[in-house]
This record gives sequence, C-alpha cells and structure tokens, in this order.
Amino acid sequence: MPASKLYLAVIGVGGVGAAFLSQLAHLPASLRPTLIFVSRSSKQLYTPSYDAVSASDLNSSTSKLLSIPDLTSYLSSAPGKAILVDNTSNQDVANAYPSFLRKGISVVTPNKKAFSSNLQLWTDIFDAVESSDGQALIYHESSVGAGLPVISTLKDLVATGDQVTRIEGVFSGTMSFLFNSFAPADGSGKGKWSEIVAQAKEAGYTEPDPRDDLNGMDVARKLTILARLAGLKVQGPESFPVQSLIPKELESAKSSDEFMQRLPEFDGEMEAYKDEAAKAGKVVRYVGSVDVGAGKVKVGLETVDQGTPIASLRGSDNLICFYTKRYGANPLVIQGAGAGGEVTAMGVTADLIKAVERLR
Ligand SMILES: NC(=O)C1=CN([C@@H]2O[C@H](COP(=O)(O)OP(=O)(O)OC[C@H]3O[C@@H](n4cnc5c(N)ncnc54)[C@H](OP(=O)(O)O)[C@@H]3O)[C@@H](O)[C@H]2O)C=CC1
Ligand SMILES: N[C@@H](CC=O)C(=O)O
Ligand code: NA
Repeated sequence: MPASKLYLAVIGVGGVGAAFLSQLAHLPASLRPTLIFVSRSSKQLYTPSYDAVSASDLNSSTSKLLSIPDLTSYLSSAPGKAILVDNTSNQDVANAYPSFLRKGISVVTPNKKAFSSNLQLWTDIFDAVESSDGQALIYHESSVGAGLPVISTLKDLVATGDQVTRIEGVFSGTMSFLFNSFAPADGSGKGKWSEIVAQAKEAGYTEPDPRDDLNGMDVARKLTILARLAGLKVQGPESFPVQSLIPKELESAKSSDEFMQRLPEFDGEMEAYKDEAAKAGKVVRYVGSVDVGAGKVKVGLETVDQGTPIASLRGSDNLICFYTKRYGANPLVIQGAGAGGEVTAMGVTADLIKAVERLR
C-alpha cells in the first residue's frame, strides 16, 4: 500500500518539529504519509475533508482550533490510518496518548513526558498498544539520547533475553555542552556559566524552558524511561535523588526569561564546583545511573578523573553505557550528539519510517 494511504498529524514546529518537517519532505513518496494536520501552540491547519496541507501555511491559517478530543475524533475518522507526531513537551498532549492509541492512531514522539510521568500513564499507553493488535504503534527513540539508538538498543537487549544490570553515563546534551565548555578536561574552559547556558539555549539543546535541564528533571525523566524499560517500576522522576543546579534564590523565578536574566548573579557557585574538582586534578560532570539489581536510580554532579571517557566528551555528546550479563565487564557503549534539532528529528523521522513500514 502506498504511504499516501496513511495520514500524518504533526503537533509542534519548534527546533525539532521544523527539522522533522524538513526531513519528512526529503523522504521518498512511498514512506511519506499525507500531512493533514499541523499545529503550534496558537495555530492549527487542517481541512474537514482531509486534504493535504502545507506546514508553510500554518502561520496564516484560519482553521478553527480543535481540542485534543476533537483532534482524536478527526484523526480516527480519516480515510486511512493516522500517525500523530508530537514534537512538543506538553503534558496534556502526552496524557492523551492512550486515547489516541485506543482509537487506532499511532504516536511517534521525542516528548519524554508520557513515558516518565506517573506509572499509570505508562501502563495505559502500552496496554493500548498491546490491545490494538498491531494497529496502533508507539515509537519514542528521541525521548532519550536524541537520535542515538538508545531506546531501540535497550529494547533489543531485553527482548533477546539479556539481563541489564546497570545503565550509566551522561544523558543530557545540555549538561554535557555546559560542562564540556565550562570545565573541559584540558583546563582551557572559557566563559561564565550563565553565558554558556545562554549558548546552549541558542543552539536548541535545552528544553523549551532551560530550567527543566538545570534542575536535573530532564535527566531524571530519561533515567525513569530507561529504568522502566529495564524492568523497574519507577514511580516517576521525583521518586529518586536528583541534584538541581538551580540556585536557591532563583527557584521562585516567575519565568524562564527572569531566570536567564538573573543567572549571571550566581556564576560564582558553579566556579566553586569547578575549582574544587580542579584542586583534586578532576573535572565536574553531570551524570546518572540506574542500578537495576538494587532498584536504585540517581542523578547529579560527580567529580571524574581527567582522561576518562566521561571527562573527555565534547560538545553536546551523550555517553550511555549498558552493563549486561552478556556484555560482561565491558559495557555496550553508545556515544554521540545528545541534543539539537536535526539529530533529534532524525530519531523522530526514523521512527516514523518504522511506523509507516509496519502500518502500510
Ligand atoms: N531540542 C532537543 O535537542 C531535544 C528535544 N527533545 C524533545 O523534543 C520536544 C520538542 O523540543 P524543541 O523542538 O526543542 O522545543 P521548542 O520549544 O523549540 O518547540 C516546541 C513546539 O511545540 C509547540 N507547542 C507547545 N505546546 C503546544 C500545544 N499544546 N499544542 C501545539 N503545539 C504546542 C510550540 O509552539 P509555538 O511554536 O507556538 O511556541 C513549538 O512549536 C520536547 O519534548 C523535547 O524534550 C528530545 C530530545 C532532544
Ligand atoms: N534538553 C535535552 C534535549 C534532549 O533530550 C538535553 O539537553 O539533553
Ligand atoms: Na535516542
């Protein structure tokens, strides 16, 4: 069946969404579903008769705004199977995945919220997929490690009967970029912490609100997802220790803009961490781990020896080590850019291709 019999809805056209739409445009027609709905926070574009739409017309659209239940009905009544790509970090959209899936609408997303919030939402999502008999699929590779094959690798390890004992490494492109720039292993770090945070935001590495990276929650969400896939019933990202890098005085900042404006006042705090590690001949890095056997997850700063793989990372690289029974003492290691619009969209587009190949 040609992919044109499949229909596509895209929510979110920011850094990842725009890169996804551009990658979509370059797919062969046989893998490209018909785009019938595209939206951003205040605009939607679709036609009641399911005509193909062009994302470039979104900003001038006068389409009536559909609520999430209306969108679910719209997509489930399409004259072919529909796939929804959620490129937002919105919790309400994430909460609706079970209802989309129960109506036979497949979901592809880099949004971590659905897989790392309460355990019931996770159960509802995978129950809906299970009971759809292959008609409704879910793919979320870019929810951990952006386009790096982290979710697929972990699923393959588990599905083939390996026993994952520990997962550890650097799981945030933003944190990696911040520490690799601020405190590189060769000691050449230039720039103030707050300036480098602004650069990470500008490069599209941060969450829509960079406080979601700096408070450790983004890494905690990723570890929640990996821990659950490895078999742990983790209740959520607040159920284990997470070190926040938000200065106490800025916890009450009313907006992301206010936070960014006031951050320079606290550059000294991060300098102190850096200097203390340097005195011991080490560098400071933001790391996380899941000890599957002990059922423990933790996220925070650690001082690591110079010359180690974690200390030597560059740019926004993630480094994810899977320790398993089969792999023994030498872990299966995945490394590469862990944030940025294009690499994240690559994971989303590759997931879309998988969904199309299974549904057509
Ligand atoms: N950036 C990265 O490196 C990575 C991002 N991700 C995930 O990808 C997702 C997108 O990130 P990113 O593109 O950087 O974020 P952006 O802030 O650049 O884009 C978010 C988009 O979502 C839209 N949006 C937000 N809420 C809604 C809503 N309720 N309905 C419709 N549209 C909405 C925004 O609309 P508007 O344009 O009107 O503001 C915007 O277009 C997030 O979940 C993030 O965690 C995952 C891995 C890496
Ligand atoms: N903000 C996140 C984006 C990818 O998940 C990060 O920096 O890793
Ligand atoms: Na990934």
